[in-house]
Amino acid sequence: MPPLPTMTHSSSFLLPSPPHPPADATDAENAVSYAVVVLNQRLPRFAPLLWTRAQLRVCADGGANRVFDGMPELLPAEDPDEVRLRYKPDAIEGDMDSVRPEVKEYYSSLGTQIIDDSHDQDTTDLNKCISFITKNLPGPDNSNLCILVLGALGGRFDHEMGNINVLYRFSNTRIILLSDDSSIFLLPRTHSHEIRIERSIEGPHCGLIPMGAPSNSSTTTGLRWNLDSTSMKYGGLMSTSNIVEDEIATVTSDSDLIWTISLRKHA
Ligand SMILES: Nc1ncnc2c1ncn2[C@@H]1O[C@H](COP(=O)(O)OP(=O)(O)OP(=O)(O)O)[C@@H](O)[C@H]1O
Ligand SMILES: Cc1ncc(C[n+]2csc(CCO)c2C)c(N)n1
Repeated sequence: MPPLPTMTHSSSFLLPSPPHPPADATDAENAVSYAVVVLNQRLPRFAPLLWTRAQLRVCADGGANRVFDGMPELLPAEDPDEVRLRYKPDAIEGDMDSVRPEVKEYYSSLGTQIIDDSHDQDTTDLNKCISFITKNLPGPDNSNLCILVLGALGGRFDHEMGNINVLYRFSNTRIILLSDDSSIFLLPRTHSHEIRIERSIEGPHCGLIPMGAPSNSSTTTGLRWNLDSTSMKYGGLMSTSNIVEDEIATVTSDSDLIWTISLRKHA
């Protein structure tokens, strides 16, 4: 069997000062671009930073209320009206049963695209947002795109599971679910994975979870409790409460795995 291609992962988008710009043309071509999706949950403290770094900002239905109310709360030293004008979503997408009418009117009058998909009651608002983003990309492919989903964890459990299911439904798109406490993404079995650990903002707690299907063989390096062709399944072993030891963690598996790492509170 030929070796699996390597996929690299980094949370450098959470660093207070962004990483250095790409050094040459090849790097520039490979540079990651970010889209932000805001869900209907308390905004994480780093929401203004990620919003500013993103090329595209989409609110999932009631997520627009969170931007309207929450951005001025996170930036109390500034005039709330100026903050609202500056943090204007490109689109509000969903079934529109949670966004307040005055919030919808406010952003609509500023030019935000409002997409009412209320006819579809079989997919979540987050699912609708990811479809919208992948269909409206300026470039020909989405290999350099990373979608950051704010407020995806730590709320209603059915919503959390729906949000994780989106990682599996769009397994060819890089999507990172974020809350104040954790970051989660999918490691497709088609690749071996190199995860760069940004120690100033994340860790040490981490986990590898075979959410979609059991794994017969997973192997890691860089963790305190590494797996060595180890099997994992619900009811058997699962790598929760692990600790990152090295700057880079590597993972290969015969099954798609969910990677999760804690975010530091005072980064
Ligand atoms: N408590 C929560 N925990 C995690 N994610 C959430 C939570 N609430 C909302 N979300 C996310 O935000 C998106 C938009 O939320 P919103 O409340 O507008 O959805 P909704 O379709 O009205 O949900 P429902 O009708 O099930 O309450 C959801 O699709 C979900 O991804
Ligand atoms: C089997 C099944 N279970 C639940 C729903 C309900 N549902 C799932 S996503 C969604 C939209 C939420 O904005 C709704 C209402 C369904 N359609 N089918």
